[in-house]
Amino acid sequence: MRPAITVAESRDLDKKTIEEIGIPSLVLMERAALGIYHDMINNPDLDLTKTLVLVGSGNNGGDALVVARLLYTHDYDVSIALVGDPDHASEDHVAQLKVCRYYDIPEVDANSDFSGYTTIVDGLFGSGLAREVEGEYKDIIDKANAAKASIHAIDIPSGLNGDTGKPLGTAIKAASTSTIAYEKVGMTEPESWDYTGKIFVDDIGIYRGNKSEN
Ligand SMILES: NC(=O)C1=CN([C@@H]2O[C@H](COP(=O)(O)OP(=O)(O)OC[C@H]3O[C@@H](n4cnc5c(N)ncnc54)[C@H](O)[C@@H]3O)[C@@H](O)[C@H]2O)[C@@H](O)CC1
Ligand SMILES: [K+]
Repeated sequence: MRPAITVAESRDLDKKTIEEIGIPSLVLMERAALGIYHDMINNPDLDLTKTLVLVGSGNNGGDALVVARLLYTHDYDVSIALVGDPDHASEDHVAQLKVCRYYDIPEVDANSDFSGYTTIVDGLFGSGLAREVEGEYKDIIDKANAAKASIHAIDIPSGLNGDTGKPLGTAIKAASTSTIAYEKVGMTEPESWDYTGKIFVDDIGIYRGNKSEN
């Protein structure tokens, strides 16, 4: 059986790795994004001619900003769309946005037309999804799903409950998902595969026990 963890376990393991073991959160974020970037560029099913990166205000959005920066510094055509209240952005998100702005990575309005993109990266919500998706977020998720672009999700398709594998209101329908450290238990439910698409698991230095046990 594939090893999988609950959303709460995922948050606890992140916290333990950062606060107790001492790997800085920005190091974990960089490793996560490097894994996701490599999953994307080596995936023949993704056309990276023109990529839009959807960025939420938490650390899932922080991962997305690093993916955007890696694509940009490797000469891919990439734009960022920030979603949500910048005043509530996480510390690591703020740090990564500053780096993206140093490079002048193009930013577009999330309410703009998504029809010109070949790939959309979903960095709206990860393990921090706390309630039903509504309003602006719902509209953006539905618009991304309706676009012709293939979607690559970061950690878990936004809107999908990682424990049940069911959408909370609405959820991204990804062609592929790079999940961080371990699959989330909901992603082992066959009904979630309509949302996750092909799953990649990226090791970023977070282990739930002795590494040799996993
Ligand atoms: N430093 C870390 O702890 C690491 C975190 N990682 C990434 O960080 C993610 C978790 O980040 P966060 O805990 O910041 O959470 P998220 O980025 O998943 O989302 C948090 C934000 O979304 C808001 N939110 C939740 N549900 C909502 C809803 N239905 N409608 C509107 N807003 C809603 C929350 O209030 C919060 O502002 C992981 O999925 C992973 O992608 C990775 O970078 C690995 C290391
Ligand atoms: K996501």
